[in-house]
Amino acid sequence: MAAATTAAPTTTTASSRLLLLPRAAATAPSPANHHLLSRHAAPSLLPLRHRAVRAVPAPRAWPDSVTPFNFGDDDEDDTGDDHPREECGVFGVVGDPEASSLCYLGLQKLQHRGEEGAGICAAGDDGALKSVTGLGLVGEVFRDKARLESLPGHAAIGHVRYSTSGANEADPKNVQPFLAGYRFGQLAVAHNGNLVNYTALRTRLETQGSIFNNTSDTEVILHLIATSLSRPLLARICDACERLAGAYSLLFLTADKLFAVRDPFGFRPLVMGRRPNGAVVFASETCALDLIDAVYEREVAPGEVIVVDRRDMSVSSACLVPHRPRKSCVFEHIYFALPNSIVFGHAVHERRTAYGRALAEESPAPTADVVIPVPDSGFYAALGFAQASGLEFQQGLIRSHYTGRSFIQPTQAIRDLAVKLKLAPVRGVIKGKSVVVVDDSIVRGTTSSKIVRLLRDAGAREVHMRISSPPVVGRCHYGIDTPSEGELISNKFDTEGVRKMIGCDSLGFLSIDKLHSIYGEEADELCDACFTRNYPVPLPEPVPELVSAFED
Ligand SMILES: O=P(O)(O)OC[C@H]1O[C@H](OP(=O)(O)OP(=O)(O)O)[C@H](O)[C@@H]1O
Ligand SMILES: NC(=O)CC[C@H](N)C(=O)O
Ligand code: SF4
Ligand SMILES: [Mg+2]
Repeated sequence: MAAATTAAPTTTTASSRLLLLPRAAATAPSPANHHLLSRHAAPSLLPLRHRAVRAVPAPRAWPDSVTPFNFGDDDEDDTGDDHPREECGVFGVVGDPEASSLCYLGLQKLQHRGEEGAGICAAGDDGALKSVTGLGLVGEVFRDKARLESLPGHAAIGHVRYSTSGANEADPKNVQPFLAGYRFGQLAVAHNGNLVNYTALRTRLETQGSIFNNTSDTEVILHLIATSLSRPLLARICDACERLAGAYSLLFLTADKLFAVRDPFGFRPLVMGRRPNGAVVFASETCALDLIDAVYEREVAPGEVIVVDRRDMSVSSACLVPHRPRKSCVFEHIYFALPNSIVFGHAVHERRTAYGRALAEESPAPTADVVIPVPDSGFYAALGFAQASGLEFQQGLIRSHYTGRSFIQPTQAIRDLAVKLKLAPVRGVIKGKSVVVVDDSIVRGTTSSKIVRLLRDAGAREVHMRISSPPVVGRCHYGIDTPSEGELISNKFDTEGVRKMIGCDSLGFLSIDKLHSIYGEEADELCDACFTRNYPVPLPEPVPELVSAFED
């Protein structure tokens, strides 16, 4: 099974209050500003278990910050109380009586983005937020239809998770959306991405008295909002986001509003669409919009907050923090997103086909008889390779769709078995042939070495491996759970060394220059740190241990 455990879902309820919002234009990032901010190797983030014995050197008050937009005079009532109306995937709907059911369907479409846990939080028409979260796949968490039925209302947000921070699939407390009650009512959050300054933020918050319920980086966002002195909620969200470093595509839900937020670099995707009945929909990928007949309107721009008020369905936009050079994750195009999605303004299948064509130019396989893809994510690159090289394209490996993505399985033992369970050779296509097998990436090398063995066992005369991305040498700190640098096979060996380890007759990667050439001027707008170690957001230094940390 893709997700090993399914625990009883957790249900949360409480009451909340209301805000009103101004309209402001979000400015598109200026291409002229695109540049790399830093270039250095990544230190590892502190393991969470060490956090208990670490403290920041001298806790001090944060300076007041100024958010770069103006509030209208109808932002918040004068009582100080909001009225009760308020490499993961996120999904949100506002203005549809079946919001939680649409969320359920949208999350099913985003299931490839996270298989460890899923949840939905809905805003009931009585102003109360309620959430159901649980370990496992979306269909497992909501197998009992009473769980969805317990989430009525016209607005909902949902999340599918695989962990990049905190405990892995075993901890149900880390499954989102998180729903919290604070002095202004209820607030739920769903987060795709990873915060690189989580440890420092959490240590500081704990030093100031915050109590945490789980070990996910996302929880600090709620604390930063709760402890912000700004008003209204939009300003508190902006306050909080100014303190975050790293990747975040966020959906917030209150009794009356849904806020969609994207970090200033735009690492993770987030799009907006609309259903024929006017409901506004947000999703990590457009494939989830298509399913529920929502028409794709646009991306949430990097550094933008879009606010939808479900009382009048007004849509407002504000600039979250000053724009940075855009750095969208190229790995979304290479592997993570579904090929039928539009991500960062590009059709994913079209990008992958272009990688395959470029790969055929750069690393042809002149002695080959047939090109076969490693399903599913290698499909379009293999097609492009076959088109450009004039070779026959065949389905030589059959994928079982009853297994999950091996890359995001948490342990090596399970990953090994998952590959074997997942792929089976078609002997008639392979036997006696010189085969070019095209995959999107090599990370640990688990998949490729097993595939080469499978193909040889099935009678392949020669096996030529072609990879439609450069060698992965850097760990991702922005929301994709790539392993530590020591586990990356291309960190241990050069291409010839990797070829020997995998056991193929030849091996070719798409070079970083060729990858950039596919994007032209847009290449500067991509994060490619896992291939180059050019990390757009520098990683914080480890927090030094203090004697005072041991006092308790
Ligand atoms: O070198 P490795 O550590 O084995 O990881 C790389 C493999 O993992 C991914 O596939 P995955 O099986 O996760 O998903 P997919 O079926 O969607 O391609 C990727 O497409 C490679 O095939
Ligand atoms: N892959 C992700 O986007 C994970 C989101 C969040 N950092 C978590 O660990 O739950
Ligand atoms: S490091 Fe790699 S996986 Fe992470 S955001 Fe950058 S390109 Fe994407
Ligand atoms: Mg794969």
